[in-house]
Amino acid sequence: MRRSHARTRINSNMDPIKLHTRPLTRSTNLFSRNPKPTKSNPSSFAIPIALTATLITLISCYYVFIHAAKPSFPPSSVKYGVLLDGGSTGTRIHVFSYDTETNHFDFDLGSMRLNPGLSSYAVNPTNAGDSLKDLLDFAKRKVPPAFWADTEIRLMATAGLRLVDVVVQDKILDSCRRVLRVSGFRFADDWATVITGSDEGVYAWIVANYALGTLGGDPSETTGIIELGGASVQVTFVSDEPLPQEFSRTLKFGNVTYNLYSHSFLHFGQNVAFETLRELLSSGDFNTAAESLQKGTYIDPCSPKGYLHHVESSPGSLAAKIDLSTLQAGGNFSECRSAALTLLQNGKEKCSYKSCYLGSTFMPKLRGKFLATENFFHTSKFFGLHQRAFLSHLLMAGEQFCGEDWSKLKKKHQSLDDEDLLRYCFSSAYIVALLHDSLGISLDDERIGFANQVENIPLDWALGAFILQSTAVLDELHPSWISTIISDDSPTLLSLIALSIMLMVIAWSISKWRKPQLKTIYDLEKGRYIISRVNR
Ligand SMILES: Nc1nc2c(ncn2[C@@H]2O[C@H](COP(=O)(O)OP(=O)(O)OP(=O)(O)O)[C@@H](O)[C@H]2O)c(=O)[nH]1
Ligand SMILES: [Ca+2]
Repeated sequence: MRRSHARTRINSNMDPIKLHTRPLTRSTNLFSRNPKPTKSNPSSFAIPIALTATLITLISCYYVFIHAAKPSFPPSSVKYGVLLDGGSTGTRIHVFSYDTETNHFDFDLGSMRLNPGLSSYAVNPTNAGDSLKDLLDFAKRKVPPAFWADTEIRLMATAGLRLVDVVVQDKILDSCRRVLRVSGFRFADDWATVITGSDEGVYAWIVANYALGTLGGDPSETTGIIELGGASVQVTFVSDEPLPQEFSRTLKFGNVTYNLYSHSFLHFGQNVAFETLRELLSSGDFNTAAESLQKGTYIDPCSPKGYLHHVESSPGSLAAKIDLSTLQAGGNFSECRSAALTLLQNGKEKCSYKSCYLGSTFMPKLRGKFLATENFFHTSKFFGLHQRAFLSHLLMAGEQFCGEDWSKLKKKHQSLDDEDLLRYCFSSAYIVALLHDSLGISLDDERIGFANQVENIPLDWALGAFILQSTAVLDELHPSWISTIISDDSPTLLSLIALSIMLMVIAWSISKWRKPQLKTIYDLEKGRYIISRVNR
C-alpha cells in the first residue's frame, strides 16, 4: 500500500507494514474522521443493527399490543354526523365530521334553518316530518353519498316540543321518524327524541369550553353558559356547592371530572316570555298593568309609543292567537323591566331550596365567567355592544330604545320587519331583569360575555352533543392509549420498557464482544509501529 508523504521521516527502505495505515502524524490515534476503506469489521455494525432491531421491536410491539387491539376503523378515518335541532322557533340541520385518527372536528360543513319549529305542527302533527325534507336534501349535498349509510342522523327537539302535550309530541316525532327512516342516512327510532333541558345545557357547556380550550382542563378555569332561547333559558356551570340530584350532572373528559349545575327554565325563553307578558297585560290580569285612559285598555310598557297592537301570532308562536287590541303601547324601559321581573320571580315564594333565583327552581350562586348566548347575543349585537359589554350599557340602550317613538325607530331600522324590531324593548329589559335583578350579576360585571361563537366555532349545543357522542365513540374505538399506557395497571408500558432495556443490553454486549479495539501508533524513537489494545 502506498505510504503517504506524512511519514517522510520514516526510513523509506523499511518493510511495508501489512496493517492498514493512514496518514500519520506523531503518535496519533488511528481514528480518523475519514477512515480509509477497510475490510468490514462485523462487530463495528453491532450497535446500529441492535438499535434498528430495538426500533423495529418497539414499533411492532406498538402494533401488537396497542394498535391491533383496536377494532378496525371504517374505510377512512373520517366519519360524518348529521344533527337536527328541533327548536321552538325553527328546525335547523347541522352537518359535521370528525377524524377518528386525529380527533379533529370539522364544524363548518354547513347548517340550514327552516321556520317555524316542529311545535307549530301541534294542530297537524302527521305533517311535521315533511318539514324535514329540504333540510335532509341540504345534508345530502354536504355528505359524500358513499358515506350516507354510515352517517348517523339524530333529531333532538328542545323547549318548543317540551311545551306541547306528550301525546302530540309523540305524533310529531313519529311523523319525523317516518321521514328519517328513508332518508338514506343511518337512523334508529330512539334517535328522534325531545332532549331534557339539562342535557341541552350540558351540550352547550361542552361546546363553549371546547371552543375556549378549557375542556379537559381545571374545572375552576371553565366557563359557564347562560342561553336565552325562544322558549327556555339554560344555565350550566361548574359549582362547588352540594347540588340536589335533579340539578347535578357529572362529566368526565380524560382524567378530569366536572361537577355541573345544569337546568333549563321552561317558559323563560324570550319569545314565550314576551307572549306571556303581553297576554297577561291584555287580559288585565297583570297586577302592574296600568289602565290607559281608555277604559278596558291597558298600557304595554314593552312596546314603543305609537306601535299599534293587533291580533298576534308570530310564526311558530306557541300561544294560540291572542287579541292584543286591548293594549296601548306605552314604551317605558323601567316599567317593562319590572313587569319582566314579575314574570321571572313568579312562584319564588314556593322555593324549597337553599337558593332560587328564577321562580321556585334551585340554583347555586353563580361562580366564574359566563358566556351569554342566543338572544343575549342577538340583542347586544343589535345595540352595537361589544362582547364584554357591561349590563349598564344595555340598560342605557334599552331605556333609549323603549322611550323612542315607534315611527322614528321604523325609519332608523328599515331593514327589520315590525316583529323583529319590536322585540328589542322587551329583550333589553328582560335581559337586565334576568341577569341583574334575578341572577345578581352586577351592572358593571365583566364576567359576562355576549357571544354566539368563539373564533370560528358556533356555540350551538348541537355541536356539544356531537363532540360528546364522537369522543365517547373515540374512547370506545380508540382508547387514549397514552393514558392507558401511563396508567399503573397497564402491562404494555412495562413490557415495552423491559423489552427496550433488554435490547439495549443485547446491543451493548454485542458491541463488547467485538474484536478488541486495537490502536496502532508509530514510535519514532524505536522506528516502528506498536499495536496495543484500547481499554474502555
Ligand atoms: N334579534 C334576533 N333574534 C334572533 C335572530 N335569529 C334568531 N333569533 C332569536 O334567537 C333565539 C334563537 O335561539 P334558539 O335557541 O335558536 O331558539 P330556539 O331553539 O328556536 O328556541 P328553544 O327551543 O327555546 O331553544 C330565538 O328567540 C329567535 O327568535 C336574529 O337574527 N336576531
Ligand atoms: Ca335552541
